[in-house]
Amino acid sequence: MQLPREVLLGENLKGEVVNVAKRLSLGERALILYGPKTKEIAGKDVEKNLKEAFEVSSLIVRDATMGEVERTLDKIRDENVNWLIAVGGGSIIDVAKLASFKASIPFISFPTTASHDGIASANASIKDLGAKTSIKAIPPIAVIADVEVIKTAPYRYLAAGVGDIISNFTAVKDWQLAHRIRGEYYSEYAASLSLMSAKMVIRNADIIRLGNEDSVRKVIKGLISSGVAMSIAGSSRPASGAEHLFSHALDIIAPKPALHGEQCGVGTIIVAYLHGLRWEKIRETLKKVGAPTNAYELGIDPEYIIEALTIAHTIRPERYTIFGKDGLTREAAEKAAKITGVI
Ligand SMILES: NC(=O)C1=CN([C@@H]2O[C@H](COP(=O)(O)OP(=O)(O)OC[C@H]3O[C@@H](n4cnc5c(N)ncnc54)[C@H](OP(=O)(O)O)[C@@H]3O)[C@@H](O)[C@H]2O)C=CC1
Ligand SMILES: O=C(CO)COP(=O)(O)O
Ligand SMILES: [Zn+2]
Repeated sequence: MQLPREVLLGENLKGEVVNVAKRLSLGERALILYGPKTKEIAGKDVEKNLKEAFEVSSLIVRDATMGEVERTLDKIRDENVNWLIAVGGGSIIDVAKLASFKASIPFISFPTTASHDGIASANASIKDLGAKTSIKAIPPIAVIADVEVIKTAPYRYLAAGVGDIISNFTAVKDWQLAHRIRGEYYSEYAASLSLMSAKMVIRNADIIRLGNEDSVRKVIKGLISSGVAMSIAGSSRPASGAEHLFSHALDIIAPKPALHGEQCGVGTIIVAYLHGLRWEKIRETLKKVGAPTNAYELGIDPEYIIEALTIAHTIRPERYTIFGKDGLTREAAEKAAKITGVI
């Protein structure tokens, strides 16, 4: 199991990157990855600080695709880069994660949102030939979570982070099912850590909904623990089950998908119902933090919700979940979505 060597959570950390990179002896030549927005939000400042101590080149990454990973790898080879830093959301961090793994160089994760639990995990979710695949890579050598930066993101992103964490309840249930039915490897320790994060967001929903610095700290800690649980498991199993397959299906078929964590949160309500869990408690927490709990709030037509539920089992057939081998019938999908108030 590999884990980050340093995790910093605090304020004004855009300059601290230099000290971390020096402490960890990462080397002379750095490559900074950011998106068009995150360049302005924090990327430019981090780059400026780094340039005082390192040779730095930069790359704008637009989405988490194999093409973007290849483009990053070309830059790493052309410029003899020693280490990477990703300043952005889950997509940018995943591209850095896979590119640094393929190039055998370290990377630093500098999240600009608290919307996903890929911040510290060792697996990268990359789109290849349509669907998202989960690829084993390396965790960041350091995580630098600057609350000042993350706080600037619209509140919607923080609520999405809650959705991504709460999905651990159903992900662990699916994992246990696969362990019993398919004899799949199961780690009780990873599962417990993952569940701990999910319980924590339920307990702290009132604090989180305030959207202040304390809220950001609570959610970030949950996201990091969830990522560590995935690293311990050696796969995304503790944090990605049927609810994630539902979200990946929506990403393929919905004309305008919502945020990953928002879709996973709604998926968790439905999948908790299918598992016979207390889905009302999941919905209540999501409502409390202001995350979407239905198709209307996701901005997705109910027809796509039903279709996503019926095709989700085809996305990663090797990942056994409550959807089983054959998936939900249209009638079952419609019934589950109606009973839980999603459509
Ligand atoms: N590997 C793993 O373990 C995990 C991976 N994931 C993956 O992460 C991705 C989801 O991440 P998520 O962060 O939700 O989405 P994205 O990384 O796709 O980012 C969504 C948008 O938010 C913008 N953004 C980022 N930071 C800010 C900010 N501070 N203020 C305003 N806008 C901002 C981005 O800007 P810009 O255009 O500049 O990039 C982008 O346009 C999915 O691909 C998912 O599969 C999710 C969980 C776990
Ligand atoms: O999003 C994840 C955990 O929150 C993990 O990603 P995958 O669903 O791509 O495995
Ligand atoms: Zn997720």
